Amino acid sequence: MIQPEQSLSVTDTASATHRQAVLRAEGLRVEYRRAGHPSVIAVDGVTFSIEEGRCLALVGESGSGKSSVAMATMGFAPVTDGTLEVLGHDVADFSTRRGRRRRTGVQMVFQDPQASLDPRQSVASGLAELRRLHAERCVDASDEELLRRVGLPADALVRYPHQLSGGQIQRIVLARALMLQPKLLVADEPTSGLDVTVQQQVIALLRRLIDETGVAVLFITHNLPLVTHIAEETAVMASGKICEIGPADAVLRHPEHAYTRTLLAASPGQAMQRRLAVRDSPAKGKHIDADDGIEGAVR
Ligand SMILES: Nc1ncnc2c1ncn2[C@@H]1O[C@H](COP(=O)(O)OP(=O)(O)OP(=O)(O)O)[C@@H](O)[C@H]1O
Repeated sequence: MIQPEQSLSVTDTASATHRQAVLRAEGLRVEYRRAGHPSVIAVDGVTFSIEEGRCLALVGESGSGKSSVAMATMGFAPVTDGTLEVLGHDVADFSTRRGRRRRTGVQMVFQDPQASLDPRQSVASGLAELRRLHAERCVDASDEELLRRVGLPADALVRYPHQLSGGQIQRIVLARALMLQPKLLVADEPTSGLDVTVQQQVIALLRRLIDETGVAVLFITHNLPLVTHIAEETAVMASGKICEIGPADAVLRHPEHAYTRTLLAASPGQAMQRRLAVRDSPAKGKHIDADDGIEGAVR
């Protein structure tokens, strides 16, 4: 496992020479300053990178700074020190006219997908509007083909958001993001409002899209058991810093940092997995591995 102060590149040594770093943070600091209020250092000296076709999961308790990393990556939170680059371009430039075009290469999927869709627009008219606004970036695929890629039938095109389930809406949000051929997808708790089965389906879809399109994903979650099913790498955040980073499997199975162990112990999914492992122990003739808590649909 990689210690934070050592190499933090989220990479696989065998493929490192072939993959391009899409997101690179080095010594990143995000500090919110407001006149008359004490400033809040939400992110403090964070270093990681994500290469094309790879997913980094950012985990940590509430308030540890995960969303601030996400917002900074979109150019929406103040980077007050360090480097934050998307494909070699400083995200600070996203607010310039030229930078705004680059920002289209970074798409975000939020926890509340309903809020990302206009309730007065059908799926088809929402896609048509995106095509109008970003004609130069849009993928050369029909609306029907886009929906097929996210596992939805063509008749979803005539529906309005209130006529779709949470999982279907999240698929539409992903279709809209894919339409703009992003290099980086920032997914902030994209499955937290969904029931377990739908969560698994959305995770499986996201993983397939990473493999098919080569998009890099920054995946933020409280749900630790989901991590090994989507991410190659995991970074654990505590009080604005990364306390542990490494291959997802290694961090979750053999955490080195006490904070990671506490986080794992507090995770409901982990507790359930431990119960399953005891109930179906080898002594009873069936062994359930530690990461069998999420079944086939995700793999
Ligand atoms: N716009 C803001 N202005 C001032 N402080 C902020 C702002 N956004 C976040 N913070 C503070 O920054 C710290 C980190 O918040 P952040 O939302 O990044 O954490 P998080 O790990 O994503 O939490 P959660 O999992 O609950 O979303 C918190 O103390 C929060 O109150």
